[in-house]
Amino acid sequence: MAVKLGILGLGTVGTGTVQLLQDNVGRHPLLQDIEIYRVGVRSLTKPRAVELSPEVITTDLEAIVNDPAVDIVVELMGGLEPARTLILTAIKNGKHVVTANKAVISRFGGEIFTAANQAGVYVLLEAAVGGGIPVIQPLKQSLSVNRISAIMGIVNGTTNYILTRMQTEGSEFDHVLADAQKLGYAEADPTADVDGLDAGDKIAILASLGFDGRINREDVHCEGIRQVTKTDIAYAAKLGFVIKLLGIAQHLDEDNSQLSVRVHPTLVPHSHPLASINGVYNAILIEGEPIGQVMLFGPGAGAGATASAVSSDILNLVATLKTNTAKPNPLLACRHQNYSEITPISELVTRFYARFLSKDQAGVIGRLGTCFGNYGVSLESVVQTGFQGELAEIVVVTHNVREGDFRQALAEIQAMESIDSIPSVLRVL
Ligand SMILES: NC(=O)c1ccc[n+]([C@@H]2O[C@H](COP(=O)([O-])OP(=O)(O)OC[C@H]3O[C@@H](n4cnc5c(N)ncnc54)[C@H](OP(=O)(O)O)[C@@H]3O)[C@@H](O)[C@H]2O)c1
Ligand SMILES: N[C@@H](CCO)C(=O)O
Ligand code: NA
Repeated sequence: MAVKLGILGLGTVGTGTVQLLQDNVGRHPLLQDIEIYRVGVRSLTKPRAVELSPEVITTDLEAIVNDPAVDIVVELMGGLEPARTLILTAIKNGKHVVTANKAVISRFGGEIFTAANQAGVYVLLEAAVGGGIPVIQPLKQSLSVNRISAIMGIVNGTTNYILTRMQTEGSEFDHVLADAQKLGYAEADPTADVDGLDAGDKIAILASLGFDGRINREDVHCEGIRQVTKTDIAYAAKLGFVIKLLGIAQHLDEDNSQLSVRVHPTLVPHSHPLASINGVYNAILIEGEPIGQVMLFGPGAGAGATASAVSSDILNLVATLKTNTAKPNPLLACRHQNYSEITPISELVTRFYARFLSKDQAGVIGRLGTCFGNYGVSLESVVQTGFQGELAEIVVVTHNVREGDFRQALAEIQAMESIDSIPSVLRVL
């Protein structure tokens, strides 16, 4: 008998998924054992790019998750509610779930996976991070024997597109954002993407898989790219870096007692594998023992790519249902019970880039150096290249320093009579 899907949402990803499942020739033969049984939408009158018989489409999403005939609920509607409640109801009713919803999983994953484990069902989420790039299953299965020390990636295509264009065109953020919105690369409300919140959801999910514990989403420090200027991109380039919005989860110490999970624009050395990832593409670099470095690269969004990830999860569940094993598969289930402790950003040890505008007076660079020295901040390079009007522009790159110490030094520098302002402070990989 065919496995019956109840799909919630027929937007970009829902449509791509239905198209892939309907066009199943030449793909894995198990796809032929799937029936698109119900599809839930908000509007019945909206034109659709796929053909589905009228009894399949409904606006009653609760009926789908409560229908005993549905085997797998595929949540592709997005948002927190009613997605969370519908997922929990499906689980309570003994249905497996596939979701692309990083927002709901990063905030309510604890509740959802606890319920799934109790009900003996699986919640799979390959599409939630890196779109079409397989990264969830690799972390859960193929790489899971490794001791992971770092996961870092470009996990938001919109911001990577904007930063890439700012870099190649020498344009400012606002101009590129407006154009990206016109071209459909950025949403009308770009907040989740440009403020780093979408990347925060994604790195929280990756951190929980790589570092073996649940992550409280509120503990993830998130900075976006609104404050990145063409001036900083140009200075970074001269110093040998590109600026990328990175999600980073890493152990900070040898004994693995400190875990940092964060999102921020970062100066990435030109030689680093993530430096060459441009445009809307995503890439995730995973470091582990004994494997070393693995980088996963590909399309982080889009109907077809994301449908590939959603359908691979569906296929996994179809295989599970067909083999009919009563015992849960520990490689598919969530194994975390506890929350990981996240080290506050003030304890991060990293290099920094900072740009200062100062009055063109004798001894300013000396005073900067002395103040940094007082806080244990050692400088890797100091350049004074340009002027902005009457003000001299000074750019420094530090060696590794505790963020809290660096910020204290900056506060003291900001108060100096000769310093006009500190327009940018960015972390360096
Ligand atoms: N777009 C991507 O490339 C991409 C990539 C990776 C992950 N994702 C994730 O995939 C999910 C879906 O994204 P999307 O881009 O496909 O969104 P979308 O185009 O806005 O589609 C959302 C769909 O859900 C339906 N829907 C939303 N709220 C509903 C409600 N309250 N009741 C009934 N139907 C409702 C909408 O119905 P109507 O059609 O009737 O309006 C629409 O069909 C999100 O979690 C997103 O983060 C997207
Ligand atoms: N808004 C996301 C795509 C969906 O995950 C991005 O720009 O990467
Ligand atoms: Na993925």
